[in-house]
Amino acid sequence: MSLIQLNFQGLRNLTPLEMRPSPRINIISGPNGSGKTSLLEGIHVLGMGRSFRTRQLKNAIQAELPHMTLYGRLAGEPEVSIGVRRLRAQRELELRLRGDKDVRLAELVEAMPLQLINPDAFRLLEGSPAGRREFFDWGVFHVKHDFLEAWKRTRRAVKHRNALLRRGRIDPQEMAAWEQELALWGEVVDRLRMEWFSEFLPVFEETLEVLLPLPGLKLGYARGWDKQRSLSEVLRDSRATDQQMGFTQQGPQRADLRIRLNKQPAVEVLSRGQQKLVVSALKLAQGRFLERTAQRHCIYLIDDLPAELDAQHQQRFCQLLEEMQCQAFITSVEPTALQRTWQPQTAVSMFHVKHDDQGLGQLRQDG
Ligand SMILES: Nc1ncnc2c1ncn2[C@@H]1O[C@H](COP(=O)(O)OP(=O)(O)OP(=O)(O)O)[C@@H](O)[C@H]1O
Repeated sequence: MSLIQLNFQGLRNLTPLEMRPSPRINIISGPNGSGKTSLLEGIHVLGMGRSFRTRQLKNAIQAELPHMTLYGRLAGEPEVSIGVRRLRAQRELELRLRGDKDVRLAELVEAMPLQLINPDAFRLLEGSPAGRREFFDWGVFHVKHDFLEAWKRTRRAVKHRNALLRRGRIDPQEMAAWEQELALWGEVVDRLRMEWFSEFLPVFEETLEVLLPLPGLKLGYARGWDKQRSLSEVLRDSRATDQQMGFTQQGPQRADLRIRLNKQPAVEVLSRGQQKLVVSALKLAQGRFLERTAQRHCIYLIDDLPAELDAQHQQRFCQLLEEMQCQAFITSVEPTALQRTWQPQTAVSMFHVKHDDQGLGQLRQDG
């Protein structure tokens, strides 16, 4: 899985660009504010239908322009084309996959598995469980084909149950129906997550061992409700307190990943650089796991790799990327450190973004 062509128009400060990336390593350098992260953002929008920088994709449309249009072509037999267009005057994204306009976001995500590692990566450890759920659900979604349906039904049942809890008087029959739906699909979601987790864990441990050996680090999956009890019992018994709180306090919508170092929350004992390496190990392990179980390669977007990593850890990180034989887009203000890291057989393409005379960012391939 690799991008062989990218065409972006109207994205942030970038002038219209066409890029022919290497199927392996692409290094994008340039001064601050030139548009390196914007380029990664464009690829992220193509593969995920959303930005990692803003909830309002409108903000990514170049000032004064009416829309942004992103296009990518993935290698394969047959090749896969992906198009995303966002008009300033319209909320919805226009999506195209293999020329087809009738596309759901999940199809886009499935077509182009992406992982992002950026200077905010440590937030996966520090931030709310929602980010960690998104992280592991990405993995489950890509390898367990019945997950999406079960997840959607669960989410719908939680929404309806919460709406009923907030009503003054609850219709017991209606509540029982949504609880039954939630218990049924929530257990499926949990089973698939647990299966995924038990297979993913050794891949993560193997990856962490290479990147940053931390024998005391333990990764655990918390399902979101009492382990000993069925979800239907838990929902029934917590109805009164849920009603007081106005939401469903237990269930798969509260699942989390527990990351501990010698029994303490890892985020409270690890340095920033170590946190970035643990998160990198989690994200690289997702790609390795996907490759082993589904024979699919993940594309990596790595923003500002040198930030917070010393030379030795940068080197280990790059070696892992090479072994995985995946495509990566790596940005750095200063490209020289990354230039020396690669094996001669790895196809490395160097790009440079610089300000043109109107202050816009122009992408050029070096050499
Ligand atoms: N909608 C927009 N229209 C035009 N320019 C924009 C828009 N949004 C952001 N910019 C500008 O785009 C530039 C590119 O920012 P970007 O974060 O991509 O740069 P960068 O090369 O990654 O910088 P750094 O090395 O500092 O991280 C910034 O100067 C920013 O002010």
